[in-house]
Amino acid sequence: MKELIKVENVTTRFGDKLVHDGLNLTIHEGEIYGLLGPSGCGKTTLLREMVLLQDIAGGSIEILGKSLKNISEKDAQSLRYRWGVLFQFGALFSSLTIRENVALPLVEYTKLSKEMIDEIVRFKINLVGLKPEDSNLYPSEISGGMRKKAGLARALVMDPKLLFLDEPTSGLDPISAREFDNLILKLRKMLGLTIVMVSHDLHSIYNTLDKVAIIDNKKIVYEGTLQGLKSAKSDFIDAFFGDNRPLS
Ligand SMILES: Nc1ncnc2c1ncn2[C@@H]1O[C@H](COP(=O)(O)OP(=O)(O)OP(=O)(O)O)[C@@H](O)[C@H]1O
Repeated sequence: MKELIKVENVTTRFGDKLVHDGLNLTIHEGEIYGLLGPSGCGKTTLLREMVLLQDIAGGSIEILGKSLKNISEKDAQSLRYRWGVLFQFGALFSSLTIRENVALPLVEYTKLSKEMIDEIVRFKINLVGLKPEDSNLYPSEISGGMRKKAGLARALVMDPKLLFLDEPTSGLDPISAREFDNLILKLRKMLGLTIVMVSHDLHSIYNTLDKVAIIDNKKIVYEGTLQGLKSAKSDFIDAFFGDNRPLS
């Protein structure tokens, strides 16, 4: 399988504080790949580094064959078109309807006609399981689960190859969370996406992930399948998965 993301020896600092001390991981095409680890270990930071929102102090990150180091603005922009991002607090604009929120990247970055944009937005809103009539509502008029779906529709509107999700099921009730897991699996299959996801939700982790990287004490302490976790040794892994480690 093709390597789409390669993180090599990445270090991250905020002032004096060292957050990542030489991370290495590889994400292949078609995978749903999870970043796990204790609170504050730098999962969101690593995701932000992958989408050019945060600089790294050392090492390298390569995405879709492009190194992010010293990347030109033109290359950066062409990469941004090829990934979709749904961050935990990646709020929708409250003054825009769901339809306008989802349409925004197309309005900003393409020269498509209004009719074409309407068509794409309708398709994406349907794809994530929102009803056509929901698209005229404002974010404050819909539930948290619907807002996540709307955010996902916006992340998918440019037909990305890669999707980055930061704790997509947090704040959802268990039924909506399982619905979201199924949606992620469906989208991977339908759209051939590669998905990188930060999660603390054990159900979601078991339902969706093919592979995980576990960050603890500034390093990757495990990278591999959930089945392989059975023999992995780390305090975080013991505490987080306990006796619920998946059977091989
Ligand atoms: N812009 C910033 N300036 C200073 N410190 C930061 C900044 N962003 C993150 N940090 C610090 O880096 C560390 C990692 O933060 P990050 O949000 O990536 O952790 P996380 O693993 O995603 O945590 P959680 O699971 O709680 O969301 C934390 O100690 C945080 O305080």
